[in-house]
Amino acid sequence: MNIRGGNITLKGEIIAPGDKSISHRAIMLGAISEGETIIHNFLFSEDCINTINIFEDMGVNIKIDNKIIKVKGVGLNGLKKSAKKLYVGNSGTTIRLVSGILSGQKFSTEILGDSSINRRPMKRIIEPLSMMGANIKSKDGNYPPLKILSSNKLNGIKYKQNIASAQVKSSIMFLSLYAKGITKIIEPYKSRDHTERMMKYFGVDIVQKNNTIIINPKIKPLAKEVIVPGDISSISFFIVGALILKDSHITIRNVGYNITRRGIIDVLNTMGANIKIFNCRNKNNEEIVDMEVKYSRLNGVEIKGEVIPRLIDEIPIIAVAASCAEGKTVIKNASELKVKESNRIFSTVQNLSSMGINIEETDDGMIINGSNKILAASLKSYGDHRIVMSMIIAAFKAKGTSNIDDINSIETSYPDFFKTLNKLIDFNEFK
Ligand SMILES: O=C(O)C1=C[C@@H](OP(=O)(O)O)[C@@H](O)[C@H](O)C1
Ligand SMILES: C=C(OP(=O)(O)O)C(=O)O
Repeated sequence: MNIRGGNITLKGEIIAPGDKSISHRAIMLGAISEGETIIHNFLFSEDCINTINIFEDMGVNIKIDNKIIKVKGVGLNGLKKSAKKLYVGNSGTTIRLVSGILSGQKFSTEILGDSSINRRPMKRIIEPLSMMGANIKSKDGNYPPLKILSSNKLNGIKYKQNIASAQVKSSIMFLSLYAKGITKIIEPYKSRDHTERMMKYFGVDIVQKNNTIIINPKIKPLAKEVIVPGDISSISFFIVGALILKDSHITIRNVGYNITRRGIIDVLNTMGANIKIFNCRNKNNEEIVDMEVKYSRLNGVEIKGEVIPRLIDEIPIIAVAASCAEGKTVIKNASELKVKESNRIFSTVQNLSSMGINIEETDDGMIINGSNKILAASLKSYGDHRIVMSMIIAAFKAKGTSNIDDINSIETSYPDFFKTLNKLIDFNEFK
């Protein structure tokens, strides 16, 4: 795709699409609950559709009527062995969380995904799930496909995670519902806590205190009505776009504002962003807000430590903001980015340096020397949706015509990206 940048202003009002993490969890928890779970504002992206397919393959009745999903929960022990292997596509969240559920079943399953999934580490879930009694075979002890064999003795554990990963935490939490006794999980830093909030909402006995989660499996999850908040990760492309593109002024409605997800707003505020938050409300244990974002002069910043898991998926687009800021931005403690859909440190640095930005890859992050000069370039997708959308915004800022080799991966998390963009500009004018 070609993009003619350099003269673009974003103006208007948009609505955030349903949150990907919460959409996955609503299907998973709905499937193993007692009763019918109704889901509004579900994200119909490739990743979340794969989660639906997997539970249908295991005999769960999932009806979609006018974009509202009805999941007929089968209870903890009502899933059936699938006739075929379970396919997660590109979704790390699906394979890791569903593995927790599958480890609790009385049947064996094989679960696999696309070539990118086959490069993503699974030892991080295999280790704690095995400590609980699960029996999982993998390629080289770390990679999919995973064979999850039935196990008849599952126990709760006390587990101290060495990485702050919501996927690892949630995988353990799902299996804890099948285990005997209490499970206690301690995180180094707090990662997104949607599983905790949703399980609590579904009635599970779960206590969250600082970075510790304690689950007592004695109360089974009961079906609920879930209204999925908007995805702050998806909307972050438009937030940064409005901040760096001259004279922009946008309003975004229905943005999920869970504290474990809004690290990007904290960082952008420190950089000097003009972002106004209003209409704060709460739906099924999750905060939702509206926001107004205006073109701003940004300054460089240091990003490290506890905020990293709270903005992990936003680092490529934050790097675009930092490229247009004044001064130096240093991003540390972000080596998790190396094991996402692409090595996001490498793919971000490669693309932005081809745009003339003075940017350097480090062991666990990057150093960006911001400048007002960002040049049109030939950009690579690396098959990674977050990289593609970040680079589209960078190309808007650059004078001249940039090219992005492949935009298909956008379907993974934000199928309506261009539709939403067209509410802010007439994109045809700039293609
Ligand atoms: O639990 C989730 O829904 C997610 C957790 C994060 O992954 P990690 O747990 O691997 O950090 C994040 O990068 C991913 O996009 C979604
Ligand atoms: C890393 C991501 O997702 P997943 O781990 O589910 O593939 C993402 O959406 O940026």
